[in-house]
Amino acid sequence: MVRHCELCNGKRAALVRPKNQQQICKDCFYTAFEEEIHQTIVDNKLFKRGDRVAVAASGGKDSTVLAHVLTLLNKRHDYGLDLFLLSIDEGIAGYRDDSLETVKRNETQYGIPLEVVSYKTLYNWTMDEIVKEIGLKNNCTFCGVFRRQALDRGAHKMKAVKMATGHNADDVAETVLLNILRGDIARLARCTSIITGEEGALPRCKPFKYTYEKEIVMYAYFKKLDYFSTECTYSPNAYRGFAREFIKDLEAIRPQAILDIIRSGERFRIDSTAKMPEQGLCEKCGYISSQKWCKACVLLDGLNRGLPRLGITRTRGKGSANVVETVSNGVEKLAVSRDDRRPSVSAIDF
Ligand SMILES: Nc1ncnc2c1ncn2[C@@H]1O[C@H](COP(=O)(O)OP(=O)(O)OP(=O)(O)O)[C@@H](O)[C@H]1O
Repeated sequence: MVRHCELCNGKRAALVRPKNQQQICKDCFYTAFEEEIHQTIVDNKLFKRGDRVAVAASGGKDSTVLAHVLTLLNKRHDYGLDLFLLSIDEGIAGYRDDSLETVKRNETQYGIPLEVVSYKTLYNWTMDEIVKEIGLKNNCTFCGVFRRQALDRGAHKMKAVKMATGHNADDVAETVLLNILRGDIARLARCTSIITGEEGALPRCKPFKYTYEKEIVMYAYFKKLDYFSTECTYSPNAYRGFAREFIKDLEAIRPQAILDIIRSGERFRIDSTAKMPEQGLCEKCGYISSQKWCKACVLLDGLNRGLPRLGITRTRGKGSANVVETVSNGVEKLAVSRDDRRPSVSAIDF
């Protein structure tokens, strides 16, 4: 028996919508997908007319669909946005160089300019060089911290007033869970915000905050978008991977679970007596930081001194003046080296 689309009742149903199990045709899926994102943008006032917006583009499925949908909605609803693609080249041979080729093609396909900023230029280290120093275990910490700052620096350089990233509902739910598992109250408080960084750094927004990863993949597939699907060559963050698998398992039983975790995260009320980090500026590079030195400077200093583990070590050592101990300020666990009291935290953030 031919099933008709539950929305238009005319065309043949071509897919089951992962979010709500509706059987619908491709055209109704495209419309629902795009207009839900439009609604998220409007309801949350993500952009203002005339905003110059950096679309953080890795060449992967999420940011490719983001670039496609933002370009389309900007025209369809006349947002009046000045969009451009911003890519960070982490220096990972056989991975990022290939995905950057995809972004270069997207530049032509979507007709918006591309700016590429590299770790090598900013930090004088590529991820390939960092992995040679640190090994495969903690490299994601370096990459995440450096990328976050590199995106900000690239966006500032290009005079953007906002950045949009491809973080989706699965990513947000996963981060809520991780911050609970780590007891990271400060990050738990802000990880569900659809716009972050308004207090100093460049505001970042997540137009896909309520968009399911499965739907993004489906959209990219049916629309035949040009994206890069290979996983990073270096070892994935195992703890995050576990949370990801857990969420996928929950979704398989009850798709609504993803949105429910996000809503739970949104509704947490943080005890007003809990000590929160105070925002200031890094004494070394001037970048926004809640500590004396920003995380990127702490990590970079360790690399440049031939002590790459300095900024990521969390366990108490013995004896030497440079030993690292773990202390707690009640909010985040800080690894502080005894000689210079420079803290570092591991990032569970966007
Ligand atoms: N190298 C990069 N250059 C620019 N933006 C990036 C880069 N890496 C990640 N991002 C931004 O951060 C978002 C989340 O990145 P993450 O590494 O979690 O990848 P992802 O969920 O696989 O996303 P994507 O499919 O877009 O790669 C991306 O959607 C993109 O907006």
